Amino acid sequence: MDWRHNWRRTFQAAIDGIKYAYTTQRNMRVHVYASLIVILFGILLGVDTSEWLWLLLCITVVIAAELMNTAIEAVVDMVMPDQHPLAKIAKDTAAGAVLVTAAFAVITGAIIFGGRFVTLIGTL
Ligand SMILES: Nc1ncnc2c1ncn2[C@@H]1O[C@H](COP(=O)(O)OP(=O)(O)OP(=O)(O)O)[C@@H](O)[C@H]1O
Repeated sequence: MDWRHNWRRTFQAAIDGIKYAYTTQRNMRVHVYASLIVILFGILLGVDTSEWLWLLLCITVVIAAELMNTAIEAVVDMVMPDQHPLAKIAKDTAAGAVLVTAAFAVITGAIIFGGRFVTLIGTL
């Protein structure tokens, strides 16, 4: 098997994982739609280069955390289909990681867009 075939398989597996998370996880879809709205506002309100970097960092971190959360949920469901306190800890902690990244994204968004929204509302 040459390296190109190997690389394509690895890439396809990653795309399959992202598709799985998007189609099965409501929160993943919420993150994707929220990201698209942020990008739209970024374009409309003319954010600068360093602000774009912060927004893209937030989007990446939240979506990556949701993907890891989905992976942890799948592993927990595979090894522990019954109720178990450690299964609860694993799922709740993974969900906590997503919450922390989402809070970071909301605060960053408020810092970047807050002043612009106030100015915009003031001009109406
Ligand atoms: N095997 C288990 N043992 C103990 N508690 C569990 C177990 N599976 C789930 N739970 C508890 O139920 C909650 C919801 O679990 P579920 O599998 O529905 O995942 P979820 O976090 O709701 O993810 P989703 O975004 O897919 O709805 C978990 O956060 C956890 O507190």
